[in-house]
Amino acid sequence: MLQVENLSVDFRVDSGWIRSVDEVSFALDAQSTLGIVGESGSGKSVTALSILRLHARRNTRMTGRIVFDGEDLLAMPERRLHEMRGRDIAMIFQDPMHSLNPVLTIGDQIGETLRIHQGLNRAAAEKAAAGLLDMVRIPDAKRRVTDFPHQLSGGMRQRVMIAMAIACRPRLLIADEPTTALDVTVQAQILDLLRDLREEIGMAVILISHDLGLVAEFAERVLVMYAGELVEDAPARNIFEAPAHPYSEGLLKAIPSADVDMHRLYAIPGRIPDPGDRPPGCNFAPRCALAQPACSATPPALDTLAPGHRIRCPVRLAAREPAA
Ligand SMILES: Nc1ncnc2c1ncn2[C@@H]1O[C@H](COP(=O)(O)OP(=O)(O)OP(=O)(O)O)[C@@H](O)[C@H]1O
Repeated sequence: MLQVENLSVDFRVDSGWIRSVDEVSFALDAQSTLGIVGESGSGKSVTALSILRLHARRNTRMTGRIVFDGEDLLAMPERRLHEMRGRDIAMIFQDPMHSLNPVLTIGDQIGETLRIHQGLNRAAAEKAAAGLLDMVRIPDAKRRVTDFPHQLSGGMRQRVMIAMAIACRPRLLIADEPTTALDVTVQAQILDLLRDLREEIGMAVILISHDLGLVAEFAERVLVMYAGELVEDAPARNIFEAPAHPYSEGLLKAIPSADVDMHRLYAIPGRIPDPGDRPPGCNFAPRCALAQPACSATPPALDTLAPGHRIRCPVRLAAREPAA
């Protein structure tokens, strides 16, 4: 359903252009789940925003192709893409308070989406809004449609955002850190809800998070990004049980668990390089325990480790089992 081919995104900054996302390619089947994980600054959000072409046009250069149902979203006229946003592809973000209008009731806000995309009149839109609140399991939905955003908890506000996102039954929902601002119990409830809605609506979901544990539990396939590049693309089970890229290994080790002393949590040493200050060879080499001299000399390519499993690490690729 979605094919991202060699997507690169450059932003104009004071010193010139910087590359934020570098030649990223991946594919997503209809009704499937994909997770994108990486530390802050790895390029996850920029990749996701590119799918809906939500970057400010004046300061952004995008190359490659993003093919959705056979059409290249990057080449499509703005008007056509505008129709597709929210209807075919919807997105939710980390902070629902900033995405909701504080002076409109939640019923009005959900209703507006329905009026725009489905041409419903006010009464029909209000009725449908209550139905959607029900669908995202907001108790007492009929009464809640007249609430303003500040009358709801953070978790409930995120449910409202999800209700707006699914109003037109999109084929793809992109959720960018949808639970980061919520406490752990509410996080789990929201992910459960996304899982159920995916089945009910039959949509595909891309979940973006810095939390590998969360992403690997939710998604069938996981992309690990580092410094604007894809460094591993594998079924979630592989990433969780036997990650192949040293960076993915580090992310996995850094997941807090109940039996680990919080004062001795593992953190990958060093920090992610800024886009304008990347090393000449492998971006991860300065932080990598496996790095060899060649790693700092030549940028490694993303290559197949096993069927359906790609990594960008020549050291690990060299150690792979020879094909039978
Ligand atoms: N509009 C912009 N102009 C210039 N640089 C940008 C812009 N948007 C993002 N960047 C840079 O691109 C890189 C990738 O950012 P991105 O937001 O995709 O990271 P991320 O992995 O989603 O991290 P986070 O979880 O913090 O959002 C960062 O170095 C960021 O500073």
